[in-house]
Amino acid sequence: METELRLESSLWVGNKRYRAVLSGWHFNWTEVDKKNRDKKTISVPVAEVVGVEEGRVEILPRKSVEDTDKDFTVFYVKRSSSGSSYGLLWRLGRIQFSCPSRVLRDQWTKHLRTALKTHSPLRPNRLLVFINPFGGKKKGRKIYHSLVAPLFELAGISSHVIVTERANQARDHLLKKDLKGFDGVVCVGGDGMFSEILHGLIGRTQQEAGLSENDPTVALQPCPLHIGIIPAGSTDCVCYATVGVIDPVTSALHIIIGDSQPLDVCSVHQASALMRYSVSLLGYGFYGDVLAESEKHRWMGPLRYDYSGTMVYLSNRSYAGIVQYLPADPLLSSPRDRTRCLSGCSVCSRTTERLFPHSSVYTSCLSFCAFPGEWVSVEGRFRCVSLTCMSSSCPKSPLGLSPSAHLADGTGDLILVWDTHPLGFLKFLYRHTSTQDQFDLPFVEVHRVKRVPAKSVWNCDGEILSSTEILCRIHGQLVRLYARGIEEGAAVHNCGKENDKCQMGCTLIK
Ligand SMILES: CCCCCCCCCCCCC/C=C/[C@@H](O)[C@H](COP(=O)(O)O)NC(=O)CCCCCCCCCCCCCCC
Ligand SMILES: Nc1ncnc2c1ncn2[C@@H]1O[C@H](COP(=O)(O)OP(=O)(O)O)[C@@H](O)[C@H]1O
Ligand SMILES: [Ca+2]
Repeated sequence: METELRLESSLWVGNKRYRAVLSGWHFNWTEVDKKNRDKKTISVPVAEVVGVEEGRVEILPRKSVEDTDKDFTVFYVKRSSSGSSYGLLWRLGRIQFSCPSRVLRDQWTKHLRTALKTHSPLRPNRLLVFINPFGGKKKGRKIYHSLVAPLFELAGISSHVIVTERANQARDHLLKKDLKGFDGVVCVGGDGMFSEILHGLIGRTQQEAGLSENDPTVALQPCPLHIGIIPAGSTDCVCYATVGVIDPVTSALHIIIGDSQPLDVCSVHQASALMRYSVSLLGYGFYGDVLAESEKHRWMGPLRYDYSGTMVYLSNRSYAGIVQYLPADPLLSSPRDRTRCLSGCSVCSRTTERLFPHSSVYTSCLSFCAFPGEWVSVEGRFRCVSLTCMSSSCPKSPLGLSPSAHLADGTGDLILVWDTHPLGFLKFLYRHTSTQDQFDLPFVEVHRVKRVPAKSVWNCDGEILSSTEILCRIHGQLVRLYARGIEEGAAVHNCGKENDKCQMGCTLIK
């Protein structure tokens, strides 16, 4: 048993007296008035303390330390709701305490630092950072150096920064170079840059484990290094869907405190050879065409997707194809159950328990439901076929392609949109921008799946372009991000309890 760290004393903040308590998982301070009555308490989970410094420390506009021997400064995570997104913004909170003696000051700093180590064991010491200087609005370098680097420095994290000079440089570095001593890899860029990191890390891990990525039947080895994403791209869907907001400071703070969010990854094979890994959108038909079209208009920046989306929509194409899928166990969850995967999600926790039965903190052992399942086959003309391992929410679509998909449940959602009239398809697209259910349309189907092969003859305006046959397999929790899933401000829970008391993890969609 670890010994319980507890420390309680009177401290001063300016000319006000406080009672500060460090006990178990929390550090809190309460103002005490002249008549010894308690006023408001601020309570911070120890895991969310960013750093503890001797003296009176400022970090903005520049780090400065006034070294007094009775003071200490605590930096911690402070939340505020973000206007437009569903998640919460994190900011750096700071409080400067004065102690009656130096001995007490040293006791506080020592106890707080020990508590930090115990309660957040995944905090990184050393990070490998890749910046794509051309992602999104081309602000990657500025975002990193002005907003993120000062926070890493404050937290005592050392980082090795590489500004990429070409596409795939980050991937190749991760595949070949020495990664000893690094606790995680940080990606400053968009989903394309994240994908490079993903390919590099998964590839490297399989190389070292002697596993073949080309074999779709092999259970791949999970990556030991965590991935942090500092959003600086165009869609930033992986960041949005795992943190809930697109905000470099929030993401930097998740990295610093060593949050951990496992993520499902889909491997896409052609004639069994690995083509790519995917976590957000694997799309044929409409989304495939939008992506291909948008590459021609990169100079437009993030706007290229709206432009290309409109052009492709106006071209009004549909595609003949055959899609087969292996359904996931419908008793565990369904893509239309109107729940959302939020921080602490119970569906994902049960999957962790099933995939890694010995490493989990959960004591009740849920037996693995070996759902044999049977392949289902559909054939016809589709507007689009999409497979996503997570909700794929992004600022354009705050609930995402599949609002009830889970980040780490080992399944993906297959969305089939049958050929329909142009206005019907527009309605389907438009519903992504609101809370209206895009699956509640007669020409749309959604299935929670484990594997998908698609034998599709891609048909463009009646002409056959090429023939592709692919096989997809979802690998549960193959990588881990420095994130914790979406924390929601105020929401209605399945269990009827308030946010912080909910035991279920999932929330009903508002
Ligand atoms: C009518 C309004 C329709 C809005 C439809 C919004 C659907 C949005 C779904 C977004 C899913 C995003 C999945 C993430 C994909 C990213 O991995 C990937 C790479 O991101 P990166 O550039 O940051 O590296 N991004 C993408 O593939 C972008 C897909 C974006 C699709 C946008 C489609 C816009 C469609 C506009 C149609 C307008 C029709 C107007 C008719 C008059
Ligand atoms: N230095 C570079 N020059 C050109 N392309 C790069 C460079 N670094 C990374 N890339 C590539 O740029 C693509 C887009 O990057 P990303 O950061 O996702 O931005 P966006 O979200 O705007 O697409 C990625 O596929 C990545 O491989
Ligand atoms: Ca999933």
